[in-house]
Amino acid sequence: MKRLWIENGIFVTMDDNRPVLKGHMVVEGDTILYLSEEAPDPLPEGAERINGQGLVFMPGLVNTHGHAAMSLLRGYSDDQSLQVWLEQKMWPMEAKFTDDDARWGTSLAVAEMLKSGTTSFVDMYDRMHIVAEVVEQSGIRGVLTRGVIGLCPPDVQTSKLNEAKQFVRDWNGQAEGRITAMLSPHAPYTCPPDYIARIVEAAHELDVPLHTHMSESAAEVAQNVKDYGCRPVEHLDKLGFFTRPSLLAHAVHLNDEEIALLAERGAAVSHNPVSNLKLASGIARVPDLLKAGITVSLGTDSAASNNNLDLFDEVRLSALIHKGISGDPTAIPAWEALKMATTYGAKAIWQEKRLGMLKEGMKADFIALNVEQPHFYPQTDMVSHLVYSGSGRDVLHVWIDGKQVVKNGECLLLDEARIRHEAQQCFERLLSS
Ligand SMILES: CSC[C@H]1O[C@@H](n2cnc3c(O)ncnc32)[C@H](O)[C@@H]1O
Ligand SMILES: [Zn+2]
Repeated sequence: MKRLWIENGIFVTMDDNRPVLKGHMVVEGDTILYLSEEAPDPLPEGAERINGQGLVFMPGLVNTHGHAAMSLLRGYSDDQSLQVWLEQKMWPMEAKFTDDDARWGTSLAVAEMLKSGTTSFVDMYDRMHIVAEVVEQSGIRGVLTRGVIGLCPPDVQTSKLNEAKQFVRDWNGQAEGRITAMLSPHAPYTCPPDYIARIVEAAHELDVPLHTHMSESAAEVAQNVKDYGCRPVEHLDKLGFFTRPSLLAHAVHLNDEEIALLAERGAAVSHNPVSNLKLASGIARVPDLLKAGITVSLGTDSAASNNNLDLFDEVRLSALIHKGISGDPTAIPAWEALKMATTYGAKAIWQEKRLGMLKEGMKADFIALNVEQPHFYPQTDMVSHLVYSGSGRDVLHVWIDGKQVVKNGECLLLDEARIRHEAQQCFERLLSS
Protein backbone atom coordinates (compact mmCIF):
# COMPACT_ATOMS: atom_id res chain seq x y z
CA MET A 1 0.00 0.00 0.00
CA LYS A 2 1.23 3.49 -0.86
CA ARG A 3 2.70 5.47 2.03
CA LEU A 4 3.32 9.20 2.55
CA TRP A 5 5.54 10.64 5.25
CA ILE A 6 5.23 14.34 5.92
CA GLU A 7 8.17 15.64 7.94
CA ASN A 8 8.48 18.83 9.97
CA GLY A 9 5.08 20.32 9.22
CA ILE A 10 2.71 22.37 11.36
CA PHE A 11 -0.54 20.43 11.75
CA VAL A 12 -3.77 22.22 12.66
CA THR A 13 -5.55 18.99 13.53
CA MET A 14 -9.02 20.29 14.55
CA ASP A 15 -8.79 17.83 17.44
CA ASP A 16 -9.59 19.57 20.78
CA ASN A 17 -7.12 17.30 22.52
CA ARG A 18 -4.14 18.55 20.50
CA PRO A 19 -5.26 21.43 18.24
CA VAL A 20 -1.86 22.28 16.75
CA LEU A 21 1.32 20.23 16.64
CA LYS A 22 4.67 20.48 14.91
CA GLY A 23 5.90 17.16 13.65
CA HIS A 24 5.21 14.23 11.39
CA MET A 25 2.28 12.53 9.71
CA VAL A 26 2.29 9.15 7.99
CA VAL A 27 -0.48 8.10 5.62
CA GLU A 28 -1.00 4.54 4.45
CA GLY A 29 -3.38 4.07 1.54
CA ASP A 30 -6.38 6.30 2.24
CA THR A 31 -5.89 6.52 6.03
CA ILE A 32 -3.85 8.55 8.51
CA LEU A 33 -1.61 6.04 10.26
CA TYR A 34 0.52 8.23 12.49
CA LEU A 35 0.58 11.85 13.71
CA SER A 36 3.07 12.99 16.30
CA GLU A 37 5.70 15.50 17.35
CA GLU A 38 8.19 12.61 17.22
CA ALA A 39 9.52 11.09 14.02
CA PRO A 40 7.96 7.67 13.34
CA ASP A 41 10.00 4.74 14.64
CA PRO A 42 10.68 2.64 12.67
CA LEU A 43 10.78 5.05 9.73
CA PRO A 44 8.12 4.14 7.15
CA GLU A 45 9.76 2.07 4.45
CA GLY A 46 9.28 3.07 0.81
CA ALA A 47 7.19 6.11 1.75
CA GLU A 48 7.00 9.20 -0.44
CA ARG A 49 8.69 11.85 1.73
CA ILE A 50 7.25 15.36 1.82
CA ASN A 51 9.14 18.23 3.39
CA GLY A 52 6.58 20.07 5.49
CA GLN A 53 8.77 23.13 6.14
CA GLY A 54 6.83 26.33 5.45
CA LEU A 55 3.52 24.49 5.18
CA VAL A 56 0.50 24.28 7.46
CA PHE A 57 -1.49 21.06 7.13
CA MET A 58 -5.15 20.82 8.09
CA PRO A 59 -8.18 18.67 7.24
CA GLY A 60 -9.77 19.39 3.87
CA LEU A 61 -12.75 21.72 4.12
CA VAL A 62 -16.36 20.56 3.81
CA ASN A 63 -18.71 22.76 1.78
CA THR A 64 -22.19 21.70 2.86
CA HIS A 65 -24.37 23.53 0.35
CA GLY A 66 -24.05 24.49 -3.28
CA HIS A 67 -25.05 24.13 -6.89
CA ALA A 68 -21.80 23.56 -8.76
CA ALA A 69 -23.02 23.91 -12.34
CA MET A 70 -24.29 27.40 -11.56
CA SER A 71 -20.71 28.63 -11.61
CA LEU A 72 -21.48 29.26 -15.28
CA LEU A 73 -23.76 32.06 -14.04
CA ARG A 74 -21.12 33.79 -11.89
CA GLY A 75 -21.52 37.52 -12.32
CA TYR A 76 -24.57 37.12 -14.57
CA SER A 77 -26.98 38.72 -12.09
CA ASP A 78 -25.81 40.59 -9.00
CA ASP A 79 -27.51 42.88 -6.52
CA GLN A 80 -30.98 41.33 -6.60
CA SER A 81 -33.23 39.93 -3.89
CA LEU A 82 -33.53 36.13 -3.67
CA GLN A 83 -36.94 35.83 -5.31
CA VAL A 84 -36.19 38.22 -8.21
CA TRP A 85 -32.76 36.66 -8.74
CA LEU A 86 -34.23 33.14 -8.81
CA GLU A 87 -37.42 33.69 -10.77
CA GLN A 88 -36.33 36.35 -13.25
CA LYS A 89 -32.66 35.55 -13.73
CA MET A 90 -31.53 32.05 -12.67
CA TRP A 91 -34.49 29.85 -13.63
CA PRO A 92 -34.85 31.24 -17.19
CA MET A 93 -31.12 30.70 -17.81
CA GLU A 94 -31.05 27.27 -16.15
CA ALA A 95 -33.98 26.20 -18.36
CA LYS A 96 -31.55 26.50 -21.29
CA PHE A 97 -28.81 24.35 -19.67
CA THR A 98 -27.62 21.31 -21.61
CA ASP A 99 -25.55 18.32 -20.48
CA ASP A 100 -22.46 20.22 -21.63
CA ASP A 101 -23.34 23.17 -19.41
CA ALA A 102 -23.78 20.86 -16.43
CA ARG A 103 -20.43 19.18 -17.16
CA TRP A 104 -18.32 22.30 -17.68
CA GLY A 105 -20.06 24.38 -15.01
CA THR A 106 -19.55 21.59 -12.48
CA SER A 107 -15.94 21.03 -13.58
CA LEU A 108 -15.24 24.75 -13.17
CA ALA A 109 -16.70 24.67 -9.66
CA VAL A 110 -14.85 21.51 -8.64
CA ALA A 111 -11.53 22.92 -9.86
CA GLU A 112 -12.16 26.10 -7.88
CA MET A 113 -13.15 24.18 -4.74
CA LEU A 114 -10.20 21.80 -4.86
CA LYS A 115 -7.70 24.60 -5.45
CA SER A 116 -9.08 26.55 -2.47
CA GLY A 117 -8.97 23.59 -0.07
CA THR A 118 -12.44 22.02 -0.23
CA THR A 119 -12.20 18.23 -0.31
CA SER A 120 -15.91 17.39 0.24
CA PHE A 121 -18.89 19.23 -1.19
CA VAL A 122 -22.66 18.95 -1.12
CA ASP A 123 -24.33 19.51 -4.47
CA MET A 124 -28.04 19.90 -5.14
CA TYR A 125 -28.86 20.15 -8.83
CA ASP A 126 -30.20 18.20 -11.78
CA ARG A 127 -28.34 16.05 -14.37
CA MET A 128 -26.60 14.62 -11.31
CA HIS A 129 -25.06 11.68 -13.18
CA ILE A 130 -22.85 14.30 -14.86
CA VAL A 131 -21.90 15.80 -11.51
CA ALA A 132 -21.08 12.28 -10.30
CA GLU A 133 -18.84 11.71 -13.32
CA VAL A 134 -16.93 14.93 -12.55
CA VAL A 135 -16.54 13.78 -8.93
CA GLU A 136 -15.21 10.43 -10.15
CA GLN A 137 -12.70 12.07 -12.47
CA SER A 138 -11.48 14.91 -10.23
CA GLY A 139 -10.87 12.91 -7.05
CA ILE A 140 -13.09 15.17 -4.88
CA ARG A 141 -15.65 13.77 -2.42
CA GLY A 142 -19.31 14.60 -3.11
CA VAL A 143 -22.60 14.37 -1.27
CA LEU A 144 -24.90 14.57 -4.24
CA THR A 145 -28.61 15.04 -4.60
CA ARG A 146 -31.02 15.64 -7.46
CA GLY A 147 -32.97 18.66 -6.22
CA VAL A 148 -36.62 18.56 -7.22
CA ILE A 149 -38.94 21.51 -7.77
CA GLY A 150 -42.58 20.46 -7.63
CA LEU A 151 -44.20 23.41 -9.38
CA CYS A 152 -45.24 21.20 -12.29
CA PRO A 153 -47.95 18.68 -13.29
CA PRO A 154 -48.17 15.44 -11.21
CA ASP A 155 -46.61 13.24 -13.91
CA VAL A 156 -43.58 15.55 -14.12
CA GLN A 157 -43.30 15.56 -10.31
CA THR A 158 -43.27 11.77 -10.39
CA SER A 159 -40.66 11.54 -13.11
CA LYS A 160 -38.38 13.98 -11.26
CA LEU A 161 -38.71 11.98 -8.06
CA ASN A 162 -38.05 8.74 -9.94
CA GLU A 163 -34.93 10.29 -11.43
CA ALA A 164 -33.77 11.39 -7.96
CA LYS A 165 -34.35 7.88 -6.59
CA GLN A 166 -32.57 6.25 -9.51
CA PHE A 167 -29.59 8.56 -8.97
CA VAL A 168 -29.37 7.32 -5.37
CA ARG A 169 -29.51 3.68 -6.51
CA ASP A 170 -26.90 4.22 -9.21
CA TRP A 171 -24.38 6.37 -7.38
CA ASN A 172 -24.63 6.06 -3.58
CA GLY A 173 -21.26 4.67 -2.44
CA GLN A 174 -19.62 4.91 -5.89
CA ALA A 175 -16.26 6.45 -6.83
CA GLU A 176 -14.51 4.25 -4.25
CA GLY A 177 -16.94 5.50 -1.60
CA ARG A 178 -16.34 9.18 -2.34
CA ILE A 179 -19.93 9.70 -3.47
CA THR A 180 -22.83 9.54 -1.05
CA ALA A 181 -26.37 10.56 -1.96
CA MET A 182 -29.41 12.28 -0.51
CA LEU A 183 -32.91 13.27 -1.64
CA SER A 184 -33.94 16.93 -1.82
CA PRO A 185 -37.16 18.81 -2.18
CA HIS A 186 -35.75 22.17 -3.35
CA ALA A 187 -37.73 24.20 -0.74
CA PRO A 188 -41.10 24.25 1.04
CA TYR A 189 -42.20 27.06 -1.29
CA THR A 190 -41.43 25.10 -4.48
CA CYS A 191 -42.75 21.70 -3.39
CA PRO A 192 -46.40 21.09 -2.46
CA PRO A 193 -46.86 19.31 0.90
CA ASP A 194 -47.94 15.97 -0.59
CA TYR A 195 -44.85 15.98 -2.80
CA ILE A 196 -42.57 16.61 0.19
CA ALA A 197 -44.29 13.73 2.00
CA ARG A 198 -43.58 11.42 -0.95
CA ILE A 199 -39.91 12.48 -0.97
CA VAL A 200 -39.65 11.78 2.78
CA GLU A 201 -41.17 8.33 2.18
CA ALA A 202 -38.64 7.68 -0.60
CA ALA A 203 -35.79 8.71 1.70
CA HIS A 204 -36.99 6.09 4.20
CA GLU A 205 -37.22 3.46 1.46
CA LEU A 206 -33.72 4.19 0.20
CA ASP A 207 -32.31 4.91 3.68
CA VAL A 208 -30.76 8.25 2.68
CA PRO A 209 -30.75 11.69 4.32
CA LEU A 210 -32.72 14.74 3.22
CA HIS A 211 -31.49 18.17 2.19
CA THR A 212 -33.48 21.34 1.46
CA HIS A 213 -33.43 25.14 1.39
CA MET A 214 -35.36 26.35 4.43
CA SER A 215 -36.30 29.73 5.96
CA GLU A 216 -33.86 31.58 3.76
CA SER A 217 -35.80 34.84 3.51
CA ALA A 218 -38.44 36.64 5.61
CA ALA A 219 -40.73 36.62 2.55
CA GLU A 220 -40.51 32.82 2.37
CA VAL A 221 -41.56 32.46 6.02
CA ALA A 222 -44.48 34.87 5.55
CA GLN A 223 -45.62 33.02 2.42
CA ASN A 224 -45.45 29.67 4.27
CA VAL A 225 -47.67 31.06 7.04
CA LYS A 226 -50.12 32.39 4.44
CA ASP A 227 -50.24 29.14 2.42
CA TYR A 228 -50.03 26.52 5.16
CA GLY A 229 -50.86 28.32 8.42
CA CYS A 230 -47.47 27.71 10.01
CA ARG A 231 -43.79 28.54 9.64
CA PRO A 232 -41.45 26.31 7.56
CA VAL A 233 -39.96 24.34 10.48
CA GLU A 234 -43.38 23.26 11.80
CA HIS A 235 -44.55 22.63 8.24
CA LEU A 236 -41.62 20.29 7.46
CA ASP A 237 -41.95 18.66 10.87
CA LYS A 238 -45.62 17.83 10.21
CA LEU A 239 -44.59 16.30 6.87
CA GLY A 240 -42.14 13.99 8.65
CA PHE A 241 -39.08 15.65 7.16
CA PHE A 242 -37.06 15.43 10.37
CA THR A 243 -37.72 11.71 10.77
CA ARG A 244 -34.75 11.40 8.40
CA PRO A 245 -31.23 12.72 9.06
CA SER A 246 -31.55 16.20 7.56
CA LEU A 247 -29.36 19.07 6.41
CA LEU A 248 -30.99 22.48 6.10
CA ALA A 249 -29.47 25.15 3.91
CA HIS A 250 -29.69 28.75 5.21
CA ALA A 251 -32.12 28.54 8.19
CA VAL A 252 -31.82 32.32 8.51
CA HIS A 253 -35.24 33.22 9.87
CA LEU A 254 -35.85 31.05 12.93
CA ASN A 255 -37.55 31.85 16.22
CA ASP A 256 -36.58 30.34 19.61
CA GLU A 257 -39.19 27.57 19.37
CA GLU A 258 -37.95 26.55 15.93
CA ILE A 259 -34.35 26.41 17.14
CA ALA A 260 -35.40 24.21 20.05
CA LEU A 261 -37.34 21.89 17.73
CA LEU A 262 -34.48 21.55 15.24
CA ALA A 263 -32.13 20.74 18.11
CA GLU A 264 -34.54 18.10 19.38
CA ARG A 265 -34.88 16.58 15.90
CA GLY A 266 -31.08 16.53 15.37
CA ALA A 267 -31.20 18.48 12.09
CA ALA A 268 -27.95 20.06 10.87
CA VAL A 269 -27.68 23.52 9.34
CA SER A 270 -25.56 24.79 6.46
CA HIS A 271 -24.77 28.42 7.16
CA ASN A 272 -24.16 30.36 3.92
CA PRO A 273 -23.25 33.87 5.12
CA VAL A 274 -21.90 35.32 1.86
CA SER A 275 -24.91 34.24 -0.21
CA ASN A 276 -27.32 35.37 2.51
CA LEU A 277 -25.72 38.81 2.61
CA LYS A 278 -25.49 39.17 -1.17
CA LEU A 279 -29.16 38.27 -1.71
CA ALA A 280 -30.09 40.47 1.27
CA SER A 281 -31.74 37.48 2.95
CA GLY A 282 -30.41 38.22 6.45
CA ILE A 283 -28.01 36.69 8.94
CA ALA A 284 -28.64 33.30 10.55
CA ARG A 285 -28.69 33.07 14.37
CA VAL A 286 -25.56 30.93 14.43
CA PRO A 287 -24.45 31.54 18.05
CA ASP A 288 -27.98 30.58 19.21
CA LEU A 289 -28.02 27.51 16.97
CA LEU A 290 -24.68 26.35 18.34
CA LYS A 291 -25.77 27.04 21.93
CA ALA A 292 -28.83 24.87 21.32
CA GLY A 293 -26.52 22.01 20.27
CA ILE A 294 -27.29 22.14 16.55
CA THR A 295 -24.51 21.14 14.15
CA VAL A 296 -23.74 24.26 12.12
CA SER A 297 -21.59 23.80 9.04
CA LEU A 298 -20.65 26.16 6.21
CA GLY A 299 -21.69 26.41 2.58
CA THR A 300 -20.96 28.74 -0.27
CA ASP A 301 -24.24 28.23 -2.16
CA SER A 302 -23.50 28.73 -5.84
CA ALA A 303 -20.99 31.04 -7.51
CA ALA A 304 -24.03 32.85 -8.93
CA SER A 305 -24.88 34.21 -5.47
CA ASN A 306 -21.48 34.31 -3.74
CA ASN A 307 -19.53 34.82 -6.16
CA ASN A 308 -16.68 32.42 -5.39
CA LEU A 309 -16.43 28.97 -3.86
CA ASP A 310 -13.63 29.75 -1.40
CA LEU A 311 -14.87 28.32 1.91
CA PHE A 312 -12.20 30.29 3.80
CA ASP A 313 -14.31 33.39 3.01
CA GLU A 314 -17.26 31.78 4.81
CA VAL A 315 -15.05 30.90 7.77
CA ARG A 316 -13.76 34.45 8.14
CA LEU A 317 -17.15 36.03 7.63
CA SER A 318 -18.79 33.68 10.16
CA ALA A 319 -16.18 34.63 12.72
CA LEU A 320 -16.76 38.34 12.01
CA ILE A 321 -20.46 39.01 11.33
CA HIS A 322 -21.76 37.33 14.45
CA LYS A 323 -19.46 39.49 16.57
CA GLY A 324 -20.73 42.52 14.67
CA ILE A 325 -24.43 41.93 15.09
CA SER A 326 -24.27 40.63 18.68
CA GLY A 327 -21.73 43.10 20.03
CA ASP A 328 -19.99 40.09 21.58
CA PRO A 329 -16.41 39.56 20.37
CA THR A 330 -16.55 35.95 21.56
CA ALA A 331 -19.77 35.14 19.64
CA ILE A 332 -17.92 32.83 17.20
CA PRO A 333 -14.25 32.41 18.16
CA ALA A 334 -11.72 31.52 15.43
CA TRP A 335 -11.50 27.85 16.50
CA GLU A 336 -15.30 27.49 16.33
CA ALA A 337 -15.42 29.10 12.87
CA LEU A 338 -12.76 26.68 11.62
CA LYS A 339 -14.65 23.75 13.15
CA MET A 340 -17.73 24.77 11.19
CA ALA A 341 -15.72 24.18 7.99
CA THR A 342 -14.16 20.90 9.15
CA THR A 343 -15.42 18.77 12.05
CA TYR A 344 -18.94 20.21 12.07
CA GLY A 345 -19.00 20.03 8.26
CA ALA A 346 -18.12 16.35 8.46
CA LYS A 347 -20.88 15.84 11.06
CA ALA A 348 -23.40 17.69 8.89
CA ILE A 349 -22.80 15.13 6.13
CA TRP A 350 -22.83 12.22 8.63
CA GLN A 351 -19.15 11.41 8.13
CA GLU A 352 -17.60 12.71 11.36
CA LYS A 353 -16.12 9.29 12.11
CA ARG A 354 -13.89 9.49 9.04
CA LEU A 355 -13.59 13.15 7.94
CA GLY A 356 -12.89 16.61 9.34
CA MET A 357 -9.94 15.93 11.63
CA LEU A 358 -6.28 14.96 11.35
CA LYS A 359 -6.08 11.93 13.60
CA GLU A 360 -4.90 8.34 13.35
CA GLY A 361 -7.60 6.21 11.69
CA MET A 362 -9.27 9.12 9.88
CA LYS A 363 -9.39 9.41 6.10
CA ALA A 364 -6.38 11.14 4.60
CA ASP A 365 -8.28 14.15 3.22
CA PHE A 366 -5.97 17.07 3.98
CA ILE A 367 -4.59 20.28 2.56
CA ALA A 368 -1.31 22.18 2.83
CA LEU A 369 -1.15 25.97 2.88
CA ASN A 370 1.93 27.99 2.06
CA VAL A 371 2.59 30.05 5.18
CA GLU A 372 5.88 31.53 3.95
CA GLN A 373 4.02 34.72 3.03
CA PRO A 374 3.83 38.12 4.74
CA HIS A 375 0.23 37.70 5.87
CA PHE A 376 1.18 34.63 7.96
CA TYR A 377 3.90 36.50 9.89
CA PRO A 378 4.80 36.71 12.68
CA GLN A 379 4.10 32.98 12.98
CA THR A 380 2.20 32.85 16.24
CA ASP A 381 -1.30 31.43 16.45
CA MET A 382 -1.90 29.50 13.21
CA VAL A 383 -5.61 29.04 13.95
CA SER A 384 -5.99 32.80 14.15
CA HIS A 385 -3.96 33.28 10.97
CA LEU A 386 -5.99 30.70 9.01
CA VAL A 387 -9.29 32.28 10.02
CA TYR A 388 -8.55 36.00 10.00
CA SER A 389 -5.71 36.26 7.52
CA GLY A 390 -5.69 33.18 5.30
CA SER A 391 -7.65 32.36 2.16
CA GLY A 392 -8.10 29.59 -0.35
CA ARG A 393 -5.42 31.25 -2.47
CA ASP A 394 -2.85 30.08 0.10
CA VAL A 395 -3.63 26.41 -0.57
CA LEU A 396 -0.72 24.73 -2.32
CA HIS A 397 -1.42 20.99 -2.14
CA VAL A 398 -4.52 18.83 -1.59
CA TRP A 399 -4.84 15.10 -0.86
CA ILE A 400 -8.09 13.10 -0.82
CA ASP A 401 -8.14 9.45 0.25
CA GLY A 402 -4.35 9.75 0.46
CA LYS A 403 -4.05 10.67 -3.23
CA GLN A 404 -2.69 14.05 -4.26
CA VAL A 405 -5.26 15.91 -6.37
CA VAL A 406 -3.72 19.42 -6.26
CA LYS A 407 0.03 19.96 -6.48
CA ASN A 408 1.64 23.39 -6.36
CA GLY A 409 -1.78 24.96 -6.90
CA GLU A 410 -2.69 22.92 -10.01
CA CYS A 411 -5.38 20.22 -10.26
CA LEU A 412 -3.70 16.97 -11.23
CA LEU A 413 -6.79 15.17 -12.52
CA LEU A 414 -8.58 18.01 -14.29
CA ASP A 415 -7.58 19.93 -17.42
CA GLU A 416 -8.00 23.45 -16.06
CA ALA A 417 -7.25 25.30 -19.32
CA ARG A 418 -9.87 23.23 -21.16
CA ILE A 419 -12.41 23.77 -18.36
CA ARG A 420 -11.95 27.55 -18.48
CA HIS A 421 -12.29 27.55 -22.26
CA GLU A 422 -15.38 25.30 -22.34
CA ALA A 423 -17.06 27.24 -19.50
CA GLN A 424 -16.63 30.47 -21.43
CA GLN A 425 -18.13 28.88 -24.58
CA CYS A 426 -21.07 27.52 -22.58
CA PHE A 427 -21.80 30.90 -21.02
CA GLU A 428 -21.64 32.72 -24.35
CA ARG A 429 -23.98 30.17 -25.94
CA LEU A 430 -26.43 30.45 -23.03
CA LEU A 431 -26.41 34.23 -23.31
CA SER A 432 -27.09 34.27 -27.03
CA SER A 433 -29.66 31.45 -27.19
C1 LIG B 1 -33.52 22.13 -8.10
S1 LIG B 1 -31.83 22.26 -8.28
C2 LIG B 1 -31.30 23.63 -7.37
C3 LIG B 1 -32.03 24.92 -7.64
O1 LIG B 1 -31.73 25.76 -6.58
C4 LIG B 1 -31.71 27.07 -7.03
N1 LIG B 1 -30.99 27.90 -6.08
C5 LIG B 1 -29.73 28.33 -6.13
N2 LIG B 1 -29.45 29.09 -5.07
C6 LIG B 1 -30.58 29.14 -4.34
C7 LIG B 1 -30.92 29.77 -3.14
O2 LIG B 1 -30.07 30.51 -2.46
N3 LIG B 1 -32.16 29.60 -2.67
C8 LIG B 1 -33.07 28.86 -3.33
N4 LIG B 1 -32.79 28.24 -4.49
C9 LIG B 1 -31.56 28.40 -4.98
C10 LIG B 1 -31.10 27.00 -8.38
O3 LIG B 1 -31.43 28.09 -9.16
C11 LIG B 1 -31.59 25.65 -8.91
O4 LIG B 1 -32.67 25.84 -9.75
ZN1 LIG C 1 -28.83 26.85 -2.58
